[in-house]
Amino acid sequence: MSISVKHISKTYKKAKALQNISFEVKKGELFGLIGPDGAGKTTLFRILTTLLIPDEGTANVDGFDVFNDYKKIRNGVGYMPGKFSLYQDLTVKENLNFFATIFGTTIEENYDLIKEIYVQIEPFKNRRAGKLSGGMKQKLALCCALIHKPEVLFLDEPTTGVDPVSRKEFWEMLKRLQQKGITILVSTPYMDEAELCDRIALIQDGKILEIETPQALVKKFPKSIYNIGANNMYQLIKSLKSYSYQYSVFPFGEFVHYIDTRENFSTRDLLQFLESQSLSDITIEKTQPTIEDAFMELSK
Ligand SMILES: Nc1ncnc2c1ncn2[C@@H]1O[C@H](COP(=O)(O)OP(=O)(O)OP(=O)(O)O)[C@@H](O)[C@H]1O
Repeated sequence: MSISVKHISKTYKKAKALQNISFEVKKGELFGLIGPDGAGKTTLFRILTTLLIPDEGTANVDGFDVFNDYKKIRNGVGYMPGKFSLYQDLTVKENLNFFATIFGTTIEENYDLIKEIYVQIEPFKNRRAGKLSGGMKQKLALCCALIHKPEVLFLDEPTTGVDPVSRKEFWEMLKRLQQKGITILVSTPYMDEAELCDRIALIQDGKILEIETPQALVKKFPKSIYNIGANNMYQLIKSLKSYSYQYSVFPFGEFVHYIDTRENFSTRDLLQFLESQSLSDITIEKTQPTIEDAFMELSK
């Protein structure tokens, strides 16, 4: 195992940030922690990178204990925190040099690992980090986290606030790093990114709801979901929520994902009901569950 977490709990004054968390990440795996803001993801990253001590439980990274072997972990892992990982007043090159130096290495020594990413930011190597775009900052931060050739890479919400094209490129880079044998633990609030992981842990309010492959998670979704559209989204949601047989209703892009409580659900009854609510252009179609649906169901 590359990462092993056993019964970890952490409380800050009143907030129970993590409650009895256990999971394992295999060597070379791309493992996602998926959950909304405040779920406890950053707290878990801080514990695994030895910056925070848990109240209870134990954790191992690459065979080292987060408490007893903290120095070995600090030398051997790469960490890209959600915020403030770069020195805004230093240039691209200076930031990279800085991280290489504190790990006792040089850019040249490990250039192979970062080359593919670095060439994209090289044209801006004399620009201060604070003046880079979100996507460029993210690439530089990833280079800095990789400069000492870590065995395990921790990425805390690396794509938050980054445009969709850069997000896609970033995930392609992660896949390539994984092929080089690096174990990756990545957190994201974006459910579409969850599909790109080998396995995911859905986390909410400091608890793990489920650990699965993304494919198995949607496959074992136990209920039928309908995609419903109408001329007035607000009225549609309000009406569906007032419908006696509704089990769950939640907005999904320009549609609503709806689950009915009845075994013998007929779309005709629902259509009649919605028409009686002064809605028009109504469409009701059965749809495939997504990871977001699984998350909503598990957190109910
Ligand atoms: N230093 C702190 N002092 C008090 N409460 C904290 C502290 N850090 C986090 N919390 C609380 O612990 C809970 C988990 O926070 P954490 O930052 O780990 O979650 P997260 O999933 O990373 O979310 P975010 O993306 O918002 O950082 C939240 O309720 C948060 O308000």
